[in-house]
Order: sequence, then structure tokens, then C-alpha cells
Amino acid sequence: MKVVLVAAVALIDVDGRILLAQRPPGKSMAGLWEFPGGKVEPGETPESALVRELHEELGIETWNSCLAPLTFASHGYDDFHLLMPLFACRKWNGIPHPKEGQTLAWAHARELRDYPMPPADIPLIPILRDWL
Ligand SMILES: Nc1nc2c([nH]c(=O)n2[C@@H]2O[C@H](COP(=O)(O)OP(=O)(O)OP(=O)(O)O)[C@@H](O)[C@H]2O)c(=O)[nH]1
Repeated sequence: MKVVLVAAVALIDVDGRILLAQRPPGKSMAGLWEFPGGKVEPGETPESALVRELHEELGIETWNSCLAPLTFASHGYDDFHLLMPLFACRKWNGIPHPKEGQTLAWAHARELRDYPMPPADIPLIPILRDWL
């Protein structure tokens, strides 16, 4: 089974809310809410991949030093095994806006379970709730 490394981030605002992005129609798992991020490309670290993805997906700027390791997901999908480190980030420049057709939502930790998420993300929700 192919292991795919995807870096993801919980962006946390001053009110303690977390940014979720809804996968647009046409993509796999369309309609589900996920943490911003994406595949780590050859030559990238998880942190540098996130800095790139946050710029491409949301138009914000952040730095490796602002990405703190929080937890990870390890989940077997039908066609690949997802290994997804989840970072926490409270500091960035700019206002996140959807640049790739996503819908964005800021959710309090207690509201996270109201947003349908990919199966890999489900175990992360109580971890975030306890941590925040
Ligand atoms: N960014 C992100 N990806 C996630 C999360 N949970 C989860 O299962 N994934 C999966 O990790 C992969 C992320 O890949 P990607 O962001 O680079 O690529 P993509 O959406 O174009 O995916 P695709 O190759 O499935 O079309 C997708 O298969 C996505 O479904 C999450 O919380 N955030």
C-alpha cells in the first residue's frame, strides 16, 4: 500500500476558532470539511509544503517557525494509506480567502463534530477539543 504524506494545519484565530475548508464538487470526498493543507512534494518538508499550500489555497503568509506539531492521522483509504501530520498555527499575515473554489468556515472546537469530515480526520476532533 502506498503511503501518502499530507501536511495539514489547524489555523486558530484569536477567538480560538479553527478554519475548515469544504472540498469543492468534482473532487474526491467533495462536500467534506477538512484542514487546509496538501501533499508534501519531493524536496519539501511538511512545514514548507504547508507554507506553500496556505499561500496557494488561502492567500495567507506564514512561516515554518509558526507551525507547531500537534498530532497526526494515519488512515487506510481504499487506494492509499494517508499519513497526515497536523500542525497548529496562530500567526499569519493576511485574511484567509478561498482561492481554489473551497468554502471556508471558522468553527469552535465544540462545533467541529457538526462538520462532516473525511474518515481520517474523525479521531483528530477530540484531540483538538481537549487541546484548545
Ligand atoms: N488537506 C487535507 N487533506 C486531507 C484531510 N483529510 C484527508 O483525508 N485528506 C486527504 O489527503 C489528500 C490531500 O491531497 P491534496 O489536497 O494534495 O490533493 P487533492 O485535494 O487535490 O486530492 P486528490 O488527489 O484526492 O484529488 C486528499 O486525498 C484528501 O482527501 C485534511 O484534513 N486536510
